[in-house]
Amino acid sequence: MAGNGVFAEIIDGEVYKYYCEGEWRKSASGKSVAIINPTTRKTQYKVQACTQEEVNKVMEIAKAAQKSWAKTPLWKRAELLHKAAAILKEHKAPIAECLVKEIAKPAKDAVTEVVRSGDLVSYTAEEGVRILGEGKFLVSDSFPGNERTKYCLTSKIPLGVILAIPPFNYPVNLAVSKIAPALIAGNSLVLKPPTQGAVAALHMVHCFHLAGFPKGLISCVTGKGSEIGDFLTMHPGVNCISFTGGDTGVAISKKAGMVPLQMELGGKDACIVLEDADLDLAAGNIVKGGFSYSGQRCTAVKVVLVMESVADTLVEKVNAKVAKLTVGPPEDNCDITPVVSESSANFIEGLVMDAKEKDATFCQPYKREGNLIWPLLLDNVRPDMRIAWEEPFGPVLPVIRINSVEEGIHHCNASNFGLQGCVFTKDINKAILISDAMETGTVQINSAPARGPDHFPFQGIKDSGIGSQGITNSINMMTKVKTTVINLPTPSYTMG
Ligand SMILES: NC(=O)C1=CN([C@@H]2O[C@H](COP(=O)(O)OP(=O)(O)OC[C@H]3O[C@@H](n4cnc5c(N)ncnc54)[C@H](OP(=O)(O)O)[C@@H]3O)[C@@H](O)[C@H]2O)C=CC1
Ligand SMILES: O=C(O)[C@H](O)COP(=O)(O)O
Repeated sequence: MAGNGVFAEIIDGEVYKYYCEGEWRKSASGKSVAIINPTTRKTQYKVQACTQEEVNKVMEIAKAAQKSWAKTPLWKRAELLHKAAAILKEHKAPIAECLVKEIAKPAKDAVTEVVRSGDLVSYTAEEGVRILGEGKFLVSDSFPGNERTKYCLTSKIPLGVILAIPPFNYPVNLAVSKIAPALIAGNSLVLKPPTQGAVAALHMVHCFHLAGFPKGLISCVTGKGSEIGDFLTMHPGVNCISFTGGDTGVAISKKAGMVPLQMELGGKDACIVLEDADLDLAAGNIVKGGFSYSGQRCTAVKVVLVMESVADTLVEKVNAKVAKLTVGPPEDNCDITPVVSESSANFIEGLVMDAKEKDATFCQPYKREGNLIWPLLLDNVRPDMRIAWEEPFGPVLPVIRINSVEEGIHHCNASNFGLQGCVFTKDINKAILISDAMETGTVQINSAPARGPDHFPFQGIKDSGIGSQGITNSINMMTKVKTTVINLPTPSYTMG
């Protein structure tokens, strides 16, 4: 159970502690932040409201710990990560329980998130050993005017202290996707978990603690992003920020200093369905892509752009599948569970009411109880409706009928976002042309958008992000190239 057994030391009374210098501590603030269960709408857990002094301390310790970690052999770093991955998977049940209570993730998906996270950590350890274990060797005479008097050796060195800020919807997986690459590359790591999801993240951090990582190498400070976020992201001790979340990321990128940024932000992933598409396949993917975890995925299908000639059939098939979705508490493994907060539910409702005023076709009646919103397909959505452009992050999916492929691409590219997109057609040539024309980081052909598998490159363009994620890209992003040049007194040619 959460907060019990090996996890007993991470909680004091009813407030979870924060993690600093290899210890679980209470904040000197004496204050806590409540985590509201989205289903009961009552306080489920409490975490420490860390102070600026505590952030300063964590940064100071992270800097010192990184220096000796960088001298730890790569194979040993990998060994510890494998150990952490195994411990994480061993304790999947209590961590999944937190995900159910804090973010209303359906029980089976919560377990999947933890197992997937363990696999990500192991894969990162293996990939790190491979890509960090080799560098480049250059000779000077390949550049005009030079003799072979210089040998250049390149290797990848750590950046220092990495600040990781994940979002509520994958508080474990999107935390380890930052922690594991940072550590294998020889960096130290400061984690600021999302408030909803913080307790799952603290349990995950304890798994790294149990694995025996050096003191201070990993820290976890809790508190509201709106209160300690700016202090963290503008802290002079930070050498790199890896952030996943919404518009906050845009604000951070304007305030952060001269440090590398990895930003994975919002999306409005479009699903283009052509006349020749397998409509059953498309409908299945639209429902899975649009409604899994109640639409609270950055890679959820967030707008369907379907050719008018097949729109009636597609909408009918999608509706038949929507009717089968179960709605209720995450403990019962329902498909649709309460959205993360009341303010999120209110925001989604605002988009729905706007669409209603502007005469969208409601394929189901709009229904809400507390934070629970029943799945809703909105047909005949037009560009003057907010839902055509904004990201609901909830179980509401707009359908826009189009008369040409160009119209679909135009809509997709007019968005401020550019995360992923997908196209359904049996014509691979058309699919490639559409993929090339869509201004998004990834295009899926005949499948819904997805970040996973976690070693695939994952990136957004425009307001959807900076840089690229995915295991290999994250390791590279959290390193710098260092070169050493050997200067010879006379040119030296092999076999010369
Ligand atoms: N492209 C991608 O890979 C993904 C993108 N997302 C996007 O994330 C959004 C939903 O997640 P959500 O958690 O609500 O996103 P937010 O941007 O609200 O929060 C993300 C993280 O930032 C923290 N934070 C809040 N304010 C600040 C601040 N001023 N400085 C630093 N950190 C701060 C939050 O902490 P706290 O919780 O305490 O406020 C949380 O840990 C959606 O827009 C979604 O599309 C989600 C997943 C993946
Ligand atoms: O935050 C998200 O929405 C995740 O990145 C989605 O991951 P998935 O597409 O692999 O489920």
